[in-house]
Amino acid sequence: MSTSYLIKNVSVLGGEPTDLLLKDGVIADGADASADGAEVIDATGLIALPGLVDLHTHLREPGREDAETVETGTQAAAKGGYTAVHAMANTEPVADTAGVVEQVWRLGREAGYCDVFPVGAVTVGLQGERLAELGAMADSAARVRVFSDDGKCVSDAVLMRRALEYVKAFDGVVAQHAQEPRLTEGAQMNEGELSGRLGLAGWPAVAEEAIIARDVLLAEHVGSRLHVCHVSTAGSVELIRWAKGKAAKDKTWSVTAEACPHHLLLTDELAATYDPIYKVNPPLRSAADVEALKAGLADGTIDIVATDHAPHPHEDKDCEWAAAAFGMLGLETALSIVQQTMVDTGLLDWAGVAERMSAAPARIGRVSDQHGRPVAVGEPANVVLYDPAATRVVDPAESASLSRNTPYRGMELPGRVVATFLRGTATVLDGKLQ
Ligand SMILES: NC(=O)N[C@@H](CC(=O)O)C(=O)O
Ligand SMILES: [Zn+2]
Ligand SMILES: [Zn+2]
Repeated sequence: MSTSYLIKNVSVLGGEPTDLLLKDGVIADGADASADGAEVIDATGLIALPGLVDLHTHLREPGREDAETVETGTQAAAKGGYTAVHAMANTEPVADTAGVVEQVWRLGREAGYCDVFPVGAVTVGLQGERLAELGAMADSAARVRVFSDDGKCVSDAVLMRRALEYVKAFDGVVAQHAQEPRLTEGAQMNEGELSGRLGLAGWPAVAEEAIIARDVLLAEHVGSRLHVCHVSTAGSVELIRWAKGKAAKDKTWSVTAEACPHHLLLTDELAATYDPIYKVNPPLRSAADVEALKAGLADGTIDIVATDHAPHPHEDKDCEWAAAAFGMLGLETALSIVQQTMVDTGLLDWAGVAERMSAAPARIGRVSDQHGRPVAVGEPANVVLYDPAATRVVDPAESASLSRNTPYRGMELPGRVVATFLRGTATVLDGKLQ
């Protein structure tokens, strides 16, 4: 018989303290007599949120098991409060067939730390030349609904149009890595006065914004669902705000967007260290961009926070800036960064965090039958207990990830994930993996 948990004095989304019983995979009333025999957790001072859902995680398996595996990546996810992650397709081989997505999905089930929903590639081998077998991936056991060439932009407008048309058949969504390739050849950091001074090739805001503008028009033209990955500029927020206004009057198409924790906190000034720990795609931008992203996330223009957890082994990061890989870890620090940038600043309450880190990503990924549901009696017991009053200093050595490329090393961050439950089973208790 599986353990049941009686969680005493917990504040659901910051509300009045109550008791919750997690039993047989679902949430029951804490006053229920069947709580006898349950393991009791004193949750005084803790907040209960729905298990977090990441729409953008790189798990690296198959192919780069030196950087991360499905098992280690989902362990990091559980420690960060996640009960579901969408695993990006830029593996080796690329997740562009039913076979590969089923393999990733199965590895997630076997590991058991959180549900893994594979993202399917839009084009064969992420080459941007031919559409991958989107229908076969959708019909596979992995039931793929999110398609992305993330890491690369689907820059061919005809292919992007076809992909948007194709996914309508199974209510899928195309998640675009918006980067105009010609405008970003050799790009290393945000284009601005600083890139000139540092002698690093610039990645201009317009390279992101031009693709978003085009894709929004394509999504409207064919009547489909577009999702914009890792929005990083103020201009992108403006475009998405405009697009949402248009889409609201129509309903045959939609645009959703994500922001990453690092883009809510860090700025391009950090490139002056020449430390590639701060090298990421899209790059860290200006303080004005950070403010626009936070405002967009607060007012709903940006629907969700996604981590873009991008593990890289030390040999790909401990080198000169231009040679280093793009990307940084994110799963174990996301909730703390959102607390620091959005909650402690008064921009969001905990209900707003639950919407942007759980409910909305589950809806966009079409997994809301199980995930992103309210913390309420009768719902699946996917729950995270979080201590917003705790603080911790980030030590990369403590990460469950196989990689160490966190930009928050040595920083004191607010909050601590105390426990994570996946269908009533503890994956994390007292901050430790189970
Ligand atoms: N974000 C990154 O800098 N890197 C990602 C790719 C991506 O998300 O575009 C990776 O796979 O390493
Ligand atoms: Zn990307
Ligand atoms: Zn990514």
